[in-house]
Amino acid sequence: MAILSFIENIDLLTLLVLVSLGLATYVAQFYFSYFTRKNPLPGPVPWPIIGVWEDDVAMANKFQEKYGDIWEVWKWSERHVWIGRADLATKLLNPSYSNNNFPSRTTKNEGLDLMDMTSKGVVFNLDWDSWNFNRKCVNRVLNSPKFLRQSIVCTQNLFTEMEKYWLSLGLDKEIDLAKWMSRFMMDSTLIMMTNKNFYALANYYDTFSNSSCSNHLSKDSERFVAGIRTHFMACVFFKDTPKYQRRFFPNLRRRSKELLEEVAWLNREVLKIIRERKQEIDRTQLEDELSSDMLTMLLNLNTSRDLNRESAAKPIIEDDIRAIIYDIIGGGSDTTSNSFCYVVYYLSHYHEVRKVMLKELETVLGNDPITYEKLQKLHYCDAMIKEVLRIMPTVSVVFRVNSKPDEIDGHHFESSTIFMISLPGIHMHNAHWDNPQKFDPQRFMDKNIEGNILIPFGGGTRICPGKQLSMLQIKALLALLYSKYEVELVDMNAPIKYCSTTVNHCTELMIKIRLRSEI
Ligand code: HEM
Repeated sequence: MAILSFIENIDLLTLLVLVSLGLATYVAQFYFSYFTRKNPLPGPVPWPIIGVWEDDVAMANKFQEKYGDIWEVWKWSERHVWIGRADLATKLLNPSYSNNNFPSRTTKNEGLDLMDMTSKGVVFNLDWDSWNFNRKCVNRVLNSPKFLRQSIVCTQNLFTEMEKYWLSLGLDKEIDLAKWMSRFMMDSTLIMMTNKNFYALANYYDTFSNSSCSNHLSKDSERFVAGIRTHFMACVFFKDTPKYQRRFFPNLRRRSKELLEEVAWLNREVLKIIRERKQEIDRTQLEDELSSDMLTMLLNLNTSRDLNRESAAKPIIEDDIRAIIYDIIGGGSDTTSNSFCYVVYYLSHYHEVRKVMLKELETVLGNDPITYEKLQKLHYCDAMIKEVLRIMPTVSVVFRVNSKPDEIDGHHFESSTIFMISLPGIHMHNAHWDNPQKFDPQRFMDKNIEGNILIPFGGGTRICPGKQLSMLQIKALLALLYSKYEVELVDMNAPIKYCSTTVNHCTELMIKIRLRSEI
């Protein structure tokens, strides 16, 4: 009662004094805890509640220069430990399954739980045994020569389709390669995954052309592709937006609801595709060959059709397949399309490198069709792509979380510490590279690179399972584009345009192409 009557009789000035006192106490307590925290590392001093406001991926190089190769950044109330030198990342990139203290890339996350991502699939799966089983299945399919061969055929077919659109728009037109490649890789990944075309390229072409080439195609495909993009946005939103903000800020509450509805719709659509394919497989005779798309291959693993079946292993369940579909589309489409754009950008600026690459394409491929075996012989292309991904890594940070307390470089870390490995930090470190700023593919020719000094695909147990596939796809695209066309940037003086986040998105790459035969 006394408190109530005090509140009723309070005047504005007293209220302001009390609020200010409350805030001052909170801030004093916050900084007291911060400056007396256990096992401190150097790093920018955080603001109360929000932590460090700057985008830490964009700031990583600046922070590394200022604070050294291991530093900490606070986001909201979460501590992120950043690492920018390969030897400090050794434990984090441990290749062992059985003895690994850094098994996952996120802490327990209520937002990702809501999306049903933390116990399914691979990318956000926190259940180590479930991840291990799913990961073995993904590795078996993605690295099988049958699947890789099919992926090259798919790349060739889609390139022919894209070329047809470019020719119809006219070769005098400027092409925004970033936008075309984003649609190209979306189509390519969905076809390789499901053996179904969702016409992202055709729909993009329609935005330029009066003669709608896809008006006979189902609008459902457009909705599906949009749904996939929304799913990725939802992952980022639910992973990074704390629960209380999603509950109490009306706009965030509305956004959560919309995203969850869209994700539920997409889940139903994807499950429909999985079930239809399962029925098709059941209707096919055992001796008849099935298609080499990832969905069919995943559904067949550890069944009576699987010749390499491990005796005790069970088939993979449909909810895990659904999550893997998202993981593969999310992990495989934008990464490869952006990487290809960065390769084209560097080739346009380094004419000597382009000349050596063209020579290699001519010698190894000649006028023959592109094959899996021949693409593996493109050693200079391989070195050149590695050098582009060293200087311009498409993924700029790799995450890890420790399951037990651990020590790195004499610093103690409690369990569930979030570690961020800075790829630009390692790729440009003077301790690992001679003249790191120099673009020089030769540094990878006939040389083994040891330690984790080149990690565009991450490392250890959770290394990217699509590494082989994406290198083959980029080489196939280089062969298809450069053997027929001369490629030029529209503005040679413009710096590369990209938006720096965990994945560096190429926002625009304007090129002009001319037929080599007409030069
Ligand atoms: C140039 C293209 C690509 C780049 C630069 C790239 C890069 C990466 C990186 C840095 C990681 C994190 C690895 C780690 O934590 O150590 C990763 C994970 C992953 N990538 Fe890729 N990737 C590419 C292409 C692909 C493709 C084509 C696919 C699939 C078709 C794919 C599927 C995945 C998956 C599923 C994971 C999660 C693996 C796990 O958690 O076990 N990626 N990728």
